Order: sequence, then structure tokens, then C-alpha cells
Amino acid sequence: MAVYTDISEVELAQFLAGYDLGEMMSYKGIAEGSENSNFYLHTSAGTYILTLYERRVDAGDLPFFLGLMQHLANKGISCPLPVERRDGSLIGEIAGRPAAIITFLEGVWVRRPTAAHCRAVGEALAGLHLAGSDFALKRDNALSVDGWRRLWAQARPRADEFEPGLVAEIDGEFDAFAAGWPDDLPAGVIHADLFPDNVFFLGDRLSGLIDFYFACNDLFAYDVATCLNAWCFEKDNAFNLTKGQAFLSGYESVRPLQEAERQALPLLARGSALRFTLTRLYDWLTIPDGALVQKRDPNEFIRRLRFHRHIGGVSEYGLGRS
Ligand SMILES: Nc1ncnc2c1ncn2[C@@H]1O[C@H](COP(=O)(O)OP(=O)(O)O)[C@@H](O)[C@H]1O
Ligand SMILES: N[C@@H](CCOP(=O)(O)O)C(=O)O
Repeated sequence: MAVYTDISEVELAQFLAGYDLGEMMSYKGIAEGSENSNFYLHTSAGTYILTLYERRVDAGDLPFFLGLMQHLANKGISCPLPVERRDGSLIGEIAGRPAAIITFLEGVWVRRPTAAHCRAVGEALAGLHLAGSDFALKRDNALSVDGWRRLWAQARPRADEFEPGLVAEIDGEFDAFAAGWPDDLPAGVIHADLFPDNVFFLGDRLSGLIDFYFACNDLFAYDVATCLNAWCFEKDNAFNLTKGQAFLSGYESVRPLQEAERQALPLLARGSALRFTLTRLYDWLTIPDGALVQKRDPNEFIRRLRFHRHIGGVSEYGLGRS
């Protein structure tokens, strides 16, 4: 469930007075998502999504996130378009939270992605990387190695409660990143959270990308690594080579990876697995039982991390296989 802040009809009517969206007809909280409060909003002008930005979103980053959606949509990427207020701004306030209205995208996210879905996501991710290349605003990745260290400092004292031995294991991961985290690979705007619940399909056709609230400037190959983690493992946490191959060939059909990016994938995938382990572990240890938000299992990403740590070579991801 993700409605952290409820809103009244009166508050919504006042908020909508700032827009040219006609009369309010109905609104309804959306159960899915985990970071922000989202509502379906029906007005006489159509259907929209109203988002109230919550704990992990810094209001100072909203011009980047919303401006990026505008930029990408204008470049033909199927993503929500923020709706301008009467005064031309994109951000308002409701119930004491910063808030925006974005256009509604048709489609559903797939619970059981096939190799065809993975290929389509690879193509879309590379398209996003190319389309973001001339976006003027910049945002550092708050959840790269330094951000992971801060999260780890908070989770570490209780991490062995989740799994005995985890403290020593994750301390060791940081040593590996200190020795070799790349900073000289092609970089630009990345999505940074392109999980299945953020990609809509109509049948096998990818119909849109959502949730740009972790987007930032970082290595393109790090985004590739995150998608390998998010799309190409099965429910039993085994890597699916066919899906890996499909995702990577989809990506490379639009933007071929450089050899240095290919060789960096095992470390980047390990880092990405650590990033999601840490946010999930932090939530696991800090969100009270019975809270509205659904906790996600850190173990899935601990298992991925171990897989990447022991990978023999990038052909095991499906690279270089026909
Ligand atoms: N533009 C959109 N069009 C249609 N549905 C959307 C749109 N944006 C969000 N949603 C719905 O809201 C849910 C939560 O959105 P998301 O951006 O992932 O939230 P959060 O940032 O809280 O994780 C999505 O799973 C989807 O059902
Ligand atoms: N993708 C992350 C959680 C972020 O949730 P989202 O609803 O914003 O995609 C994870 O799986 O840990």
C-alpha cells in the first residue's frame, strides 16, 4: 500500500484550482508503489496521476525528475508528462506535501516477464540513455557508493539479526568497491530503478516507463546492471541466461556496450545488488510491522550479490553468445 498522506475532497479541489483540468469527478488512492502517495484522478479533462512526494524524495530534486519526464516525453519516450499549472510551474502543494499531476499511461506491469519482455526493456533502456543525453539538469546519484556507506552505517548494528554473518560479508563488499569502482565509463541520465513494476506493457508491446524518482547522472552500464538484477532472475533467485541474453541484445541493438562497460558488468551488478540489499535491509529494520507499506525481501538481492561475486565472465550474463 502506498498512500502515506490522505487528502480530502476540499484540499483536492483547492489544489486543482491551480490547473486547467476542468471539474474534479473522482479520485482514489493507489495501493501499488512504495515511495510516494499516488492517486488516480479523474477530471472532466481526463485521467491523471496525482503524486504527493514523501520521505525519500528531496523537494529540491523535483525539477530534475519532472523536467526529465518532460524532456523524455518530448523526445518520443513513452513516459508520463507532468501537467503544467496555470502559472507554468510543475510543482504545487497539497496536505503539506509537494505534489504534481502527471499524465496517465495505459498498460500493466508484468508479474512474470518473458525473454521477449526483457528484450523490449533492453531496447527501451538504451533509448532512454540516448534521449537523456541533452537533458540540461544534473543530479548526482545519491544511492551510489557513498550513499550505500551511509545506509550501511545505519543498518550494520542490526544486520546480523537479519542473517548471521551479514556484517562481515557486506564489510567485505565495500573493500571490493573501494579497490575498483569504475568512474571512466560512458555516463549520462539513468533511470536507476527500472524494475518490472515501473514498466508497462500492452500484450508484448512495451507501452511506457514510469517512476523517475531515483533518476540521476551515473554510468549507463550501472543501469544495465540494475536491469539484469531486476528482470533476469527467477523467483528462486537463479539467473536466467535466456533472459539475460535477450535483455542485453535488446539494449545493444540500440546502444552497443563498449568493451570496458562489458568487463565492468560483474562489479556493477554486484554494486547494484548491494544498493537494493541495503535499501531493503534499512526498510526491513526500520519500518514497523503492520505499517501500510509492503516490505521487500533483502534476501533476493543478497543472493544476486553472491551470484555476481562468483561469476566467471560476462558470457555468463549472455554477452557474446549468439
Ligand atoms: N503515469 C502513470 N500512469 C498510470 N499509472 C501510474 C502512473 N504512475 C504511477 N502509476 C500507478 O501508481 C503506482 C505507483 O507508482 P510509482 O511511481 O511506482 O510509485 P512510487 O514512487 O511510490 O514507487 C504504479 O504501480 C501504477 O499502478
Ligand atoms: N525497486 C525497489 C523499490 C522501489 O520501489 P518502486 O515501487 O519505487 O519501484 C526494490 O525492488 O527494492
